[in-house]
Formats: sequence, structure tokens, C-alpha cells
Amino acid sequence: MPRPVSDHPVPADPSPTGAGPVIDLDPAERHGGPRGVEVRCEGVVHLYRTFAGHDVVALRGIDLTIGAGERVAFLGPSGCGKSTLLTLLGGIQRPSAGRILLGEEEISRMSERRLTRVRSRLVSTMLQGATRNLLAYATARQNLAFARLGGADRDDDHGDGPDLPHPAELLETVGLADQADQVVSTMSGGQRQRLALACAVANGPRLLLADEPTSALGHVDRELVVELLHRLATDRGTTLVVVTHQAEVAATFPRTISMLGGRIGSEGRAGSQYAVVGEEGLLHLPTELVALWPAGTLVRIEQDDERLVVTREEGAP
Ligand SMILES: Nc1ncnc2c1ncn2[C@@H]1O[C@H](COP(=O)(O)OP(=O)(O)OP(=O)(O)O)[C@@H](O)[C@H]1O
Repeated sequence: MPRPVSDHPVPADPSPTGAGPVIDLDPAERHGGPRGVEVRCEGVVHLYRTFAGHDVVALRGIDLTIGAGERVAFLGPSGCGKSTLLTLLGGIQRPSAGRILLGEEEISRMSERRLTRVRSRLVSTMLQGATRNLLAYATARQNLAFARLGGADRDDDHGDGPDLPHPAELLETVGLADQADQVVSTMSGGQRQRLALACAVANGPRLLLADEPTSALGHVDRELVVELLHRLATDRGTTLVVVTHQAEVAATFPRTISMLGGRIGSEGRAGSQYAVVGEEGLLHLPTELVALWPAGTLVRIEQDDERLVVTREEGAP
């Protein structure tokens, strides 16, 4: 029987160095609000240095706020920076410039020690490909137990506290109760991905990040995993950010963000498309219009009260 949250006050940061403020792991829950954490990016730029010594600009200035408990899908062509952004939000890499905040915690400037705590207690990242998130020669139950070790880092409850989902219930939720003692390497792709999802939420993250969680799955498994992602996130109010190239997956999210060339291009909310005006008036077309309005198309732009009217100039050079 879960104990009430007030029995488990979040302890002060036990770091022997005493460095930095306490990571407030669950403020919203203690105040009865959503459990998810707000995500903010301010001017985030990311460069990769190649072996040949060249810089590749993966992100060119991302300004973005994702509300606590919001569910968002990132779309965009290959190489536009989706996975890079996800790894920055998960604290796996640090941005070359700009700020990333999870709630009040600025993870872009945090010490490695505190970042490790954030990764094990606040954020969970599902990498692309189910097996990268699992121990292939362990059973489903053992994988879940391992995934909960991060939660066990919670000094108040040693991993069995009220805010951690129970492993048996999680296996039941993802439809793997009968596979509890099955070794991962003998599971189907869909079963592995459902187990990876169960492991990702096993230590009760407030932000769940998933990179292409359905890319290798058939139609039935894809629908199952998408439904589980939404259910597990909404049940606990977890903020959910998913990268996908599948439009039908993105369409199940209340908010979609399309990226292009390392920038945020357009947004969709509840079926409507929005474009974000970028630096120097740059405006990206929604992805599905790009083929109809290719680069080089000459257009006339006129302002009509609150509307911008864009008209193709037929026959122009
Ligand atoms: N480790 C790396 N070293 C050098 N360049 C990289 C590295 N990782 C990514 N890049 C480059 O950064 C840019 C963004 O890559 P990223 O993987 O974030 O894009 P993506 O939108 O997730 O692509 P995909 O949909 O193909 O996974 C690309 O130009 C890519 O080649």
C-alpha cells in the first residue's frame, strides 16, 4: 500500500561536497500539481567536432518551452538535429552555447556529479533501438530491477517508495507479465520495446525522452507502444518528448514541433500548424508544404491586418 507523499519529504542534497542547491525532485507532486517538469531551452547551439577537425553545426539557436506534463513530438528530416536536442535535454551531452533548464535546474552548467543525479532521478532517456536500453542476457524482471537502481538512489525510500511504479504492475501494464522471467535476447522487437519503456519509467522520471521509439516496429506493435507512451506519461503527469519520423505517430501528440537545419521550423497544436518567426524574419514552411513550395520559389508577401498572405508569383524568373 503506497504511503502518502508527505511521509517522504525530499531530503537535502547529501552530496558530501555540499555543492550547489538541493535538486527539488518532486515539488509539483508535493503541492498537488502535475508531476512532470518544465523544460526550457534558451539560445541552444550545438557543434560537433569531426575527426577531420571540422565543426558541424547541429543546433543553431533553439528557444523552446515545454510545459510540465506536456506531451510533444519532434519531427523533421534526417540530420536536422532532433536526436542531438534530445541528448541535450537528457543531460547526455552539454550544449556548446545557450541554457537548458529542467524546472529551476540549469543542466547545461551543472557539475558532472549533479548531472549524474539528474540523469538517474529526474530524466529518463530511451535511446534509439530497444536493445541499447536493455541488458540482452538478463530477464525482463532483472532489467526492471536494474533500471530501478537509479530510483534506489532516493535516500528516503531505497527505491520502494510511493512514487516508484511497482515492477510487477509495470510488467502487467506493458503486457509482459507472462514474460517476466524471459531473457531479453529471446523476445520479439515489440516486446523489447515495451520492456524498454517499462524500464524507462521504472524509477519515476519527471521527464521521459524517447528517440524513435517505434521506428523498428510493425503496425500493431507501433500502435501498442504509442498508446503505452501516452498512458504511462499521462498517468503520472510526466513530461514526454518523443522524436519520430513517422507522421502518424506525431499526429497522436497534442503538440508537434518540426525542425529544419538545426532550428525549430513550425509547430502544430491540436491539428493546426504554426510557424515560428526566427532570426531576421526567417519563417519555415510546415514540412508537408516544402515539396509544394520548393527552395527558390518566388512569392509575394503582403500583410492584411493580422494575416500574412503569401502568393506564388507565376511565370517569374
Ligand atoms: N557525433 C557526431 N559527430 C559529428 N557530427 C554529428 C555527430 N552526431 C550528429 N552529427 C551531425 O549533426 C547533425 C544533426 O544530427 P542528429 O543526429 O541530431 O539529427 P537527426 O535529426 O536526429 O537525424 P536522424 O533523423 O537521421 O536521426 C547532422 O548533420 C549529423 O551529421
